[in-house]
Amino acid sequence: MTTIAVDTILEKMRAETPLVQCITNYVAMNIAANVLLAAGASPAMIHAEEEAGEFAGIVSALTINIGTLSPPWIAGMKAAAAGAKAAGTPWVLDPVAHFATSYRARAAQEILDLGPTILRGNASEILAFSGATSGGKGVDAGDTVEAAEETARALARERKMVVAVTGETDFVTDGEREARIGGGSALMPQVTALGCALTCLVGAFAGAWRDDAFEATVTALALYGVAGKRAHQLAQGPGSFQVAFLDTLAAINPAELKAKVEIA
Ligand SMILES: Nc1ncnc2c1ncn2[C@@H]1O[C@H](COP(=O)(O)OP(=O)(O)OP(=O)(O)O)[C@@H](O)[C@H]1O
Ligand SMILES: Cc1ncsc1CCO
Ligand SMILES: [Mg+2]
Repeated sequence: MTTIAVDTILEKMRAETPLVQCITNYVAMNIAANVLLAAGASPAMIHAEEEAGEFAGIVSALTINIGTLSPPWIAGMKAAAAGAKAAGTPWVLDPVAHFATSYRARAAQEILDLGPTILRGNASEILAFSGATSGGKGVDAGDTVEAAEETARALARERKMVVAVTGETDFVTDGEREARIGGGSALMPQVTALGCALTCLVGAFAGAWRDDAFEATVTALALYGVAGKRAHQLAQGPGSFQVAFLDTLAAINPAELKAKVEIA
C-alpha cells in the first residue's frame, strides 16, 4: 500500500469547495447534499436532459446514481456524462441494484460504457458485473466486500477506471494499486442512502484532486470511515446517527483524519 496524504487531499478539497453535479435518486437527494456541505463541498442536484450536459461542463465533478430510474432520468444521465467527457471532468457511477431488473441492468451497462472515472457500489452491485448471481436484496448488499474484489480488479483493468467496493471494510483499486479502508459503523447501512451520498463525496474529492482518482477515492472513504466510527460513539440508533454523522463530517480536520484513518 502506498502512503496517501489524506490530510493534504482533505485540505485541498475544502480549500476548493468543489461544485459537484449530483444526479442521484429521490431518496438520496437531501442527505447527499447535506453530506457534501458538511464535508466542505458544494452540491447541485441537476438532472434534466435539457440542462444536465451544459451544467456538466462547468462543474468540478459529476456523479450519476441510478437509484430511482425512469426514461427522462436516463436521458439526463447520458447528456451529463457526455458533457463531463467533453470537458475532461471526472465522473462517478453508482449502479444501484443494477442486477434487479433488465431495464436497470441495461441502463447501468450503457452508462458504464460511457467510461466513468470511478465506479462505486456495494459488494453485491460490483459482484453482479461479473455475471455471478449476487446476494443483493434490492438496494441492500448481501455479499461480502471480499467476494467482489476480483471483479473489481478485472473491471478496473479492463475499463481503466477506479473501482470502489464499499461495506464493512471498503476495497479500492485502479487495477494496479489497492487499498482497504476500515472504520465506519454497523449503523450506516441502517440509514438510507449513505452509500449514495458517499458516491457524491467521492466526486467532490475527484474534482479537487484531479491527478489521481485512486487517491481521491481512498480519501473520501477514509473520511467516511473515520466520521462513521466517531459518530457511532455519539449515536443512540439510526436517527441520531445521521445527525451525529453530519456533525462529525464537518468537525474532522485534516490532522485528525490522518491520525485516525484505517488504511491497509
Ligand atoms: N457493516 C459496516 N460496518 C462499518 N461500516 C459500514 C458497514 N456497512 C457500510 N459501512 C459504511 O458505509 C459506507 C457505505 O457503504 P454501503 O456499502 O452500505 O453503501 P450502499 O449499500 O450503496 O448504501 P445505500 O444504497 O443505502 O446508499 C461504507 O463505505 C462504510 O463506510
Ligand atoms: C431505498 C432506495 N430505493 C431506491 S434508491 C434507494 C436509496 C438507497 O440506495
Ligand atoms: Mg448503494
